[in-house]
Order: sequence, then C-alpha cells, then structure tokens
Amino acid sequence: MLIQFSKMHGLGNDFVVIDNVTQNVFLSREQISQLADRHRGIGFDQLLMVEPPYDPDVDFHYRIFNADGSEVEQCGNGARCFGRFVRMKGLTNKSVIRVSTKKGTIQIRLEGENLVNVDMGKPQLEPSKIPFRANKQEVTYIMRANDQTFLVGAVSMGNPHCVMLVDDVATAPVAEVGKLLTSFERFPEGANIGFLQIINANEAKLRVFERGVGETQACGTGACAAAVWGIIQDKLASPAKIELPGGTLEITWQPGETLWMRGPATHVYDGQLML
Ligand SMILES: N[C@@H](CCC[C@H](N)C(=O)O)C(=O)O
Repeated sequence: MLIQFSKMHGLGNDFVVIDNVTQNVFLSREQISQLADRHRGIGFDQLLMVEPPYDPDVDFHYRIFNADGSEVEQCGNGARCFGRFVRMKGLTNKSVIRVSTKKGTIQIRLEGENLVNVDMGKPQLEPSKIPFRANKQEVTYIMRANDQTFLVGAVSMGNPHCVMLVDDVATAPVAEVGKLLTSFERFPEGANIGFLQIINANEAKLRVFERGVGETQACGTGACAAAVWGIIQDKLASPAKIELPGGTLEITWQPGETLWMRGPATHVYDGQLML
C-alpha cells in the first residue's frame, strides 16, 4: 500500500500527518512504533490521522498516536499542525475548524501564514476525570515515589498531566523523574510530566517528559496544564508565555473558561510510504 503523508512540527514536537479522508489507511501499534523510530523509520513524536467527522457538529475527527504506538486523547501542537494540514491539503477552506478527538471537541483558528490559535476546551482538575488517584481535589498533591517526595499538580487537558515546580529547567532531572512518574500508579492511565520554572507573572519555562515518547522539544497540552496550575496558584497570570526548548506558546485562560493556546505550525515535507 502506498501512503501519502506530511512531516510537520509545532515548535519541534514533530508529527507524521496522514490524510485518512481521501486515503484508507490502517496502521497497527507495531507499525506506528516502527515508523516513529528515528534511525530505522521516519521518526516522529506523534502520528496524526485525519478522518471524516464522526458527528455533524464537527468538520473532522483526528486520531493521535504516540511514538510507542499508543492512542491518546489530545495533543496541543498536533492540533495546530492538523489545522494547517487540512487547509494546505484543500480538505477545507475554512479558517475556523471544529475537530473531535478521542476526548472532546476543540476549535482551531488559522491566523495568517504560520500561526494557529486553538480553543483547547476547559481544563479538568477533578482527580477522577484526569484520572489521578486522590481522596479529594487539591491544588498541590504530595506524591511519594521510589522513596522521593514530589509536590505536584494534576491537570487534564483531555490527556493527563503532572506538573512540578523547579528552580531551573536547565538542571531539572527530566529524564530520571519523568521516567519514574510517567507510569506511576497514582496516574492509572499514565501521565505527561512537566517541569515548570516561573520567570515572572506572565512568563515561565517548561520541559515535558511525554507519556509514550520521552522528553520532547515542546508539549502543547503540557504548556496548557502548566499555565493552568500556575494560574490557580497565582504564580502566573493570563496571558502566559510558556517557553519550551523548541519555542514559546501563548496561553490565555481564566478559571471556569475554555483555554486558548497560540503558536506556530510548520510544514517540513511531503512523502510517500510503501507498506
Ligand atoms: N505533544 C503533545 C501531547 C501528545 C500526547 C501525550 N504524549 C500523551 O500521551 O498524552 C502536545 O503537544 O500536547
């Protein structure tokens, strides 16, 4: 089977994007993880499958797969690349696009050449909805893992995030602690682990160890979750600029409202794959 795909990225968080509106592609978990291999495959953090709408209220459905082949609920940088992809491929001529994912519906606004603003919906802090094991909802939880104590926030942006404050992202133990907590038992479906350094009320730095991938250049939902946790503690104010290793996202959010994430979406190349 010959598959047409595009390679794209959002601040270095990279994707293979497949049009499954005009093609009929099925990839197994094993095939996806082989293609994600940076030495023996194409290499990507996530694979995005663009599909026809499952319900009349939306323009498209899109599915998100991590590099390990697991299917996940939401992806912020992926949402921006999805928006750019459907316009670039002529699948729509709209500038405001509604798309469903495994968890919820988001709205994408294409702004000029490269910028995309996404209404990511309402963040979820209620433990059972994240899901996160806790007796009651708190802003900060004490978590013991491997004889270490972590003070963390737990936030769902459709997908689960665990965020902790660090003094300096440059020296944060992202790989070691990320690996320990990403499949920690209190997150029954795993979690993306964010390391947040507050610079001032409107600026922070963030590194994210992603579930099913490892550390990425940027994590859109991670930036949203970190901004939410910063704002509910009054450590950050909206709009907040979240600087990731790959670049900066702007997050606008007031408690009780939906959250907007603005940033670039970049097309790298188109390719064909014979499977
Ligand atoms: N890179 C993404 C998040 C992708 C999914 C994540 N690894 C998960 O397992 O939830 C983003 O930009 O949000």
